[in-house]
Amino acid sequence: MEKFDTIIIGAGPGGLAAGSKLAAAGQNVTIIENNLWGGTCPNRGCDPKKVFIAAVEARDKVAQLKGKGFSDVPFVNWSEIEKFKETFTDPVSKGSKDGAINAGITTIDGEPKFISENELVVNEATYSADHFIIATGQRPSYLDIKGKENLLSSTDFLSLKQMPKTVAIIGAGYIAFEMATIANATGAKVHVIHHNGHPLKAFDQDYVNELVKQLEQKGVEFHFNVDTKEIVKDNDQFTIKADNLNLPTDLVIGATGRIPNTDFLDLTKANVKTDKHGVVVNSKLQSSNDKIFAIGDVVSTKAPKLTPVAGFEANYVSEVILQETTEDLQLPLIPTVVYGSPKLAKVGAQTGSKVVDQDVTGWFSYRHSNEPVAKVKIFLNEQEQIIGATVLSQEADSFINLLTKAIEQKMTHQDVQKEILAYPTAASDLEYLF
Ligand SMILES: Cc1cc2nc3c(=O)[nH]c(=O)nc-3n(C[C@H](O)[C@H](O)[C@H](O)COP(=O)(O)OP(=O)(O)OC[C@H]3O[C@@H](n4cnc5c(N)ncnc54)[C@H](O)[C@@H]3O)c2cc1C
Ligand SMILES: NC(=O)c1ccc[n+]([C@@H]2O[C@H](COP(=O)([O-])OP(=O)(O)OC[C@H]3O[C@@H](n4cnc5c(N)ncnc54)[C@H](O)[C@@H]3O)[C@@H](O)[C@H]2O)c1
Repeated sequence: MEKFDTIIIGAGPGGLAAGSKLAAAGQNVTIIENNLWGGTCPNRGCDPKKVFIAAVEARDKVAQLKGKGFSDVPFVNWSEIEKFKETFTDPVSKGSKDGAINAGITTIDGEPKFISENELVVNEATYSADHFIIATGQRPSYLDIKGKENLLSSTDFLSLKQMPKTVAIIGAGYIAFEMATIANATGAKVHVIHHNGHPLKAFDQDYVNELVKQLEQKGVEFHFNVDTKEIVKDNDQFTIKADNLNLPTDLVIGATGRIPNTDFLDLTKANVKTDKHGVVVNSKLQSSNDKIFAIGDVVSTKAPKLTPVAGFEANYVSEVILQETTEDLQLPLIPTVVYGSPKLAKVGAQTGSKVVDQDVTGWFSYRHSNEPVAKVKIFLNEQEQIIGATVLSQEADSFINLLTKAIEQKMTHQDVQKEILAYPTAASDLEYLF
């Protein structure tokens, strides 16, 4: 039986980051992966999605300037972008695995199963370790309805070879809004079907309503309070059936959330407790077996399931294992962005002693490219320091990072006035916003 200092299960952003740090510190590390090395983000998540979003951004800019220098809104060729996307995704798995090998990590492809509190079996070989890190992420969860085998996932969507005429998306979270934005810009008639009236429920509902309105103006049709009961397949066509809907479509994407990859690992044999959100951990990301940690999307905590969070937790757990820290995990502020059209971003507190809500659509930073809408909400505490923000605009992704820094530095209006920021940009407007 081979013994390692640390065995990591899952080679996504979390597992690979932990592996690199532990190996660089001289540990004997192995990573076990059962699918593509690199994990969700670069293979079937953030990165391929952003390649399509680049096309949405380019098309939006031209569409806004129609009659102001441009005469035609360009047709966006899905198949060409999909091929371009493959130039990013195709090399990921080999590159990630080679990177791990070059970092001195032992790499294993297979399906590990725990057989005791410190041993697992993979490819019929038994391995033990002083510590384990579970970094197995999540996978799409599908509605348990009649015809559920007809649902495609975001992974399937991002690998379509052609964009069909009609796309229906069930759910109204991050993935639904982003796929709807992309399918709409690449020529499909898009329907979003949601079981209640609260899309993107963790975001400011005024701004979400504005985002819905903007997408509706681009042709996306939202069906709220529709509880999908069945998906009927007839040759290459599908019909979505609910009490109050009967919708024919060329394909149906299920975007109703993701479930943790905790099954298949025989975690009970390792005395690791799980719930429906993932591995249950303490404030040091230790599971009920204190030698087994969990990081990233597979952890059952309220922390947003995002790539930088997985990376941060990987560094933290590595430090705990290397005895470089005895502190509890302290996650910093976590900005988050829905890559819609426009983008919706938020960071920090969403209430405050003072709330500044500015419609900045007419401000030069947005009007020079004829953006249809731009809004910024800033939340201040009693000392008038910025403690949170929500932004809806095409620049929301970069602007929210600046606001994150402003919150970390507890900046007030006076502090902002002492800065010089490149003009004209969304950032240079900050001093006039509150
Ligand atoms: C469509 C989409 C878009 C996204 N966009 C963004 C974005 O814009 N920004 C952002 O920050 N985040 C985004 N995310 C979320 C981001 O992808 C995840 O937060 C991130 O990948 C989590 O990293 P992880 O290492 O915890 O898990 P993962 O990246 O999921 O990696 C887990 C790895 O474990 C492997 N694995 C699973 N089970 C086993 C097993 N039994 N044995 C061995 N290996 C196993 C998997 O194959 C995978 O390689 C997006 C996600 C999706 C689905
Ligand atoms: N830009 C980003 O950072 C980004 C992008 C995509 C995904 N992600 C990550 O991936 C995670 C998963 O994304 P997601 O969009 O699948 O999940 P989500 O939790 O954001 O949204 C799921 C949606 O499905 C709805 N839903 C649940 N049951 C339903 C039903 N029976 N019928 C109709 N709708 C139903 C929920 O109300 C919710 O609106 C996100 O939470 C996020 O952490 C991040």
